[in-house]
Amino acid sequence: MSVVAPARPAAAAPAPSATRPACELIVEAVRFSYPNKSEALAGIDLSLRPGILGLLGPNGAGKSTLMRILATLARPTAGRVLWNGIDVARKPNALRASLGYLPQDFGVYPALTAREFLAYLAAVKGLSGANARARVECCLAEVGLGDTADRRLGDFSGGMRQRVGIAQALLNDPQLLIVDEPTVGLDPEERQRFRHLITDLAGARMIILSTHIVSDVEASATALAVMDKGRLLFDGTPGELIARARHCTWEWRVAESEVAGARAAHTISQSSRVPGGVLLRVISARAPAADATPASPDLEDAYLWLLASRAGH
Ligand SMILES: Nc1ncnc2c1ncn2[C@@H]1O[C@H](COP(=O)(O)OP(=O)(O)OP(=O)(O)O)[C@@H](O)[C@H]1O
Repeated sequence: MSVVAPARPAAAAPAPSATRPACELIVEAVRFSYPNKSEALAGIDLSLRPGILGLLGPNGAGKSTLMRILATLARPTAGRVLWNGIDVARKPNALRASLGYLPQDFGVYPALTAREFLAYLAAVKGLSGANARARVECCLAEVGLGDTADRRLGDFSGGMRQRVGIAQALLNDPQLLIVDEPTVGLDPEERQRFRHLITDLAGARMIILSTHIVSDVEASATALAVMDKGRLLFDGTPGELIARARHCTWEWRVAESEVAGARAAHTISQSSRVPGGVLLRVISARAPAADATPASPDLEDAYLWLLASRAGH
């Protein structure tokens, strides 16, 4: 596994601040094509302020491509990104000095301890001396690894390694924290712990968390953007997305032998065994059957409804 070198800030990172200036990230008509001509982003507009943005979308939606552009690792083919009014393509250092990034393929040196690894990355980021040591200790504590900091990373669980990934992203006390698919491969308990950590870190920061798992952002996101095939399908609050899916969620009890047919004919968000059959949650503009009853949508239902509407179901 390789270590992804974080973007080096223009100058030494700022001292941690209790009060931060307001920050704003604007994404304007951003398009991106890979050299093989595949268009990964087909015109994205977003306006972000402090809080947690949940960036949802199925595999291949373009989330990682957008994250890499926001992390200044790729330039848009067209359109622009403005950080506090400054065009990031022209002056990337303004954003880099305020940026923490946990990429999807974050790797660690297994032979190093967490403390050694963070000290190494602090040096890569331009921190030195007492400031670097203080930031390493502060970040270890922030992610709950203070007691295990002298254990080798090779002995860490997946969840602990992801927390090291967050710690390295926090070294320069960033205003913008970008976290790409952080819960892939984590067990349910680690996943839950990681979600709490992200919530705790928000404060005055701007956090962008990309995922294809709705429950990763359900409890924490203050804003939600849903992407599919390089386009933005939704930009608003979780509550607004749920409201859009009102009247489109149904509970329908079927016999076990009917489940396969129901799945083929409808979008099913959940199923559970109940006495005498299986209770399905069906996402549909119309009742799937006369005996189906309306249900209140949750975020998972609303997300599936959005993707299904897009597909013309
Ligand atoms: N290096 C690359 N070269 C060519 N095409 C690419 C490359 N990386 C991604 N793509 C394509 O760009 C599109 C968007 O991919 P991207 O990885 O940004 O999506 P994603 O939403 O992050 O999905 P995933 O969760 O699977 O990573 C996909 O069609 C993908 O195949």
